[in-house]
Amino acid sequence: MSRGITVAGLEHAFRVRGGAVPALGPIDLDIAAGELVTLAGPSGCGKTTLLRMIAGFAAPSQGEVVVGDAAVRRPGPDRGVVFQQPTLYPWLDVRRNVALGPKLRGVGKAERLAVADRYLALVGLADAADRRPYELSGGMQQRAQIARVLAGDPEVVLMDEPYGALDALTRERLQNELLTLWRETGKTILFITHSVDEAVFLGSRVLVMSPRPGRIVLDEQVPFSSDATLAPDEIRALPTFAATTARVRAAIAH
Ligand SMILES: Nc1ncnc2c1ncn2[C@@H]1O[C@H](COP(=O)(O)OP(=O)(O)OP(=O)(O)O)[C@@H](O)[C@H]1O
Repeated sequence: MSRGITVAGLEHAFRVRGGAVPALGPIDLDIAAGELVTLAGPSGCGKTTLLRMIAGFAAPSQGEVVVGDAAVRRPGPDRGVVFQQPTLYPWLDVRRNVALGPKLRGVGKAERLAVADRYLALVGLADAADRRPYELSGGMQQRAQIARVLAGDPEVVLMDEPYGALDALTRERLQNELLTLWRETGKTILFITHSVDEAVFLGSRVLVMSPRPGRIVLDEQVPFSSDATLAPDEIRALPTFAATTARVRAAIAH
């Protein structure tokens, strides 16, 4: 199941010595179930702060976040979070790392290992299931983390610059895979990135935030995103891809 996200009148100020620094908002945002929304913007504009409020890691100063029909008060299994640095347990093999979420929910052993194998196959790691995380490359660890999050069957997947630490080729390969994964699972995804090309390639909709306080200054549907017949290289070569990235770059520079 996939659910949408509603952000209403969201504001956040960090308390510092001598007062409060407004970091975010107000932000009003509706993300429909099944959208893959990418969020770009200069460093420090509040992208991570917004994601943390949706994840329930921090409470807003004003406004609220609703996922599905429930107001967010704390982290929950309906929201899976993928971080820049993979969070895998080194003492568990990859299959058991992925099966951990279902295990904590009380799913029986045979079923949870089957779920883990299904998601490992989906991210191209079927052959690495018996390895420990430290025996994997950075890209493989990130794939394993994505499989782990998906195995929890979250309604919403929140990804905070997940490919930022990867080399360019691996990054492109994982972008291609994520697009396929999104088309296959229909999950609602919010994906933060510093890369304009990544934002436009992946997003069915691209948001740009401006800093101090963080606000959404561009919100644009990506016209070619719905065309599943386009291969990744064809998408990157489209004139509309270049035109969209130019608009996103201009909004970030503004
Ligand atoms: N704990 C904190 N206390 C005070 N200010 C903070 C705190 N955390 C973040 N900030 C400030 O809030 C603003 C938004 O930070 P945030 O990490 O959300 O930005 P970001 O867009 O995700 O940045 P980056 O792209 O560099 O990761 C920044 O100006 C930052 O300095």
